[in-house]
Amino acid sequence: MSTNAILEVKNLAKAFAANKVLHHVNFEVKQGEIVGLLGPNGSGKSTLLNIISGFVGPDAGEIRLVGRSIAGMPTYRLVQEGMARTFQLPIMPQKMSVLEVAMAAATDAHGVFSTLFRTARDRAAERRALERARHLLDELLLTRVAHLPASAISGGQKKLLGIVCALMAEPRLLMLDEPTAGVHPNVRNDIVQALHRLNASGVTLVIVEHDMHFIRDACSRCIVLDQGEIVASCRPDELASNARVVQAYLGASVEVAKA
Ligand SMILES: Nc1ncnc2c1ncn2[C@@H]1O[C@H](COP(=O)(O)OP(=O)(O)OP(=O)(O)O)[C@@H](O)[C@H]1O
Repeated sequence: MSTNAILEVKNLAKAFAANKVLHHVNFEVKQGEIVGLLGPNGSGKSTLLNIISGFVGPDAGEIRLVGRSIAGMPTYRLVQEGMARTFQLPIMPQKMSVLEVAMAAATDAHGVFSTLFRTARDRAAERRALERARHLLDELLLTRVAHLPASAISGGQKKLLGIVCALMAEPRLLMLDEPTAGVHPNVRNDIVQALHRLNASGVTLVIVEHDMHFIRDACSRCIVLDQGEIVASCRPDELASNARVVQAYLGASVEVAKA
C-alpha cells in the first residue's frame, strides 16, 4: 500500500444475479482527502459504498482500512476500526428526540446493566457523549431542533442528523451517501463548511453525490464510476474536460459540463 492510504480497494467485483454491477474496481483514498464518488444513475456507487461499509458482500476483491483487510467484517467491527457512513434515506426512531438519537449513536453507550449499576466511568462516558452530541448538533445546525422528536424534523434535517450520528463514533473515515439530496441550497453551503472543518480535524471523507456544485466546493478529488468501472480520477475542475467523464454522462446530465 502507499504509505498514507486510509482505504484501498482492489479488484472488487459484484453481480446481482446476471447484472454485473462492479467490475474489478481499483482505487485508494489517502489520509486527509475529500473524495467525491460520482457516476450516472445505476453506475454502482451505492453498491460500492455498501460493500466497503460491510452491508453487502463482494463476489471478489480486497478492501483494506489503514492496511488491514476488512472485507467481510461486520459493520459494528468496522465502526470500531474507524469507519462510519450515512445513508441516502436515513430512518429515524419515532419517539426519541433529536438529541437522544445522537446520544444513542455514541459507541461507548452501555446497556441496561449499566443503567442499573452505573459506575463513575459510565457517567463520565455519558457526559462525554452528551458534550459531543451537543457539539455536533451545533456544527450541523440542529441545535434549534435538538428537543423535537426526530420524526418531526424535515427531510434535510434528518440527513444532517444522520451525519451527526455517524460522527458520534469519532470515525477517521466517513462515507456519505448523497448528503445534499433534499437539502436546501443554503444548508448545502453550511454542510460544505462543516465537512471542511471535520476534514481539518483529521477525518477523511468519501462522498457519493450528484450535485456538481457541491462536489466542486467540497472535494479535493473525484472518482467517476460508469457501468461499474472507474473511468476517471481527477480534480473537480478537470471533470468537464475529461473525455471519459463526458462520455459517461452524455445524455444523462449536462451538469458535469458546468462544474
Ligand atoms: N440489492 C440489490 N439487488 C439487485 N440489484 C441491485 C441491488 N442493489 C443494487 N442493484 C442494482 O445494481 C445497479 C447499481 O445500483 P446502485 O444503486 O449501486 O447505483 P448508483 O450508482 O448508486 O445509482 P443512483 O445514483 O441512482 O443512486 C442497479 O442496476 C441496481 O438495480
